[in-house]
Amino acid sequence: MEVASMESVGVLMTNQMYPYLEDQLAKRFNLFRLWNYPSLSAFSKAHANSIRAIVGSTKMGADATMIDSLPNLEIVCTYSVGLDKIDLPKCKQRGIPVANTPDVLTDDVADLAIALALSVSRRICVSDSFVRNHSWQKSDFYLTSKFSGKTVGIVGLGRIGSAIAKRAAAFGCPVSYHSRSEKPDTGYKYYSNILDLASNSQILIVACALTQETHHIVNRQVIDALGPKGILINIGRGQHVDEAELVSALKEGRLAGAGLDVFENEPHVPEELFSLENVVLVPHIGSDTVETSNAMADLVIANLEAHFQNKPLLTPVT
Ligand SMILES: O=CC(=O)O
Repeated sequence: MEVASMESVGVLMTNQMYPYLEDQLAKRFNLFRLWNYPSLSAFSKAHANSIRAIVGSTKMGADATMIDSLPNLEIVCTYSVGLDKIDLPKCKQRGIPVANTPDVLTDDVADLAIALALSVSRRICVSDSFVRNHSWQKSDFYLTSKFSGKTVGIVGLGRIGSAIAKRAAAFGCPVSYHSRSEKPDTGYKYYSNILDLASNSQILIVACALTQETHHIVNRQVIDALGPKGILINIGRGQHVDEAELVSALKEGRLAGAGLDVFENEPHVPEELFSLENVVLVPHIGSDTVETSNAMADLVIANLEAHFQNKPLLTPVT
């Protein structure tokens, strides 16, 4: 199929994402915006037969109801590396290929993990406020905690976990990890049990995929194993951490600090965290640089074009 003839291909975007991606999709395909309709069923009533592709994101992917309501669906692409908002078994059952945006975002997410570890340890955000609110004119800022050389434990040594490990090692941090199975030749210590990893880490960084097995993988026991001098960094998904337990541990001083890019019920963040100086909160911005967002958008388009030209997908989910 020539590129020009794709203009009639119906593509459904699930929610507002990056305007550049929306513009590019609208130029190439017959783009439908789900957010312009009162509900999925209202949309399906009018256009279900037209849709051959879904473009989802971390906010809304493709669940079983959506997939079932689109009889001519051929492919699901997500503007994310995470697949947790897509019903993968349902896609498999219907023979629908799925593509995501790995690799292009790895550096940004790993950079943010280190930035959060540094920001929590060195109180960058609090000390910035200290300057802005003229407190420096009254006293010096309090002493903080060194990051370089701290033991770093990484949960999930995939693409992003490995990039975090490389960065942490450059800061002189001994790195260990936990994952389902040991990876060959990493040079990092492997723990088959997350509790042992947490007990032996000063900073624990969550970087695994969200699945049924990893939901609340950081629970009260893991938080207590990390202990009152430990720092938790989460650049994975909010649901990896039992957030209520995290909040009480931070309030009770059973954990030294946390740097969080993700939350259980985004965009809602427990307000109890707002007054804590040992916590840094950012709004799920792991891959949100202009460079990476452009690369992710281009990859979504390239996957869609490959599919409709009967070529292999660039980044298929297997
Ligand atoms: O959270 C971001 C992603 O999955 O790409």
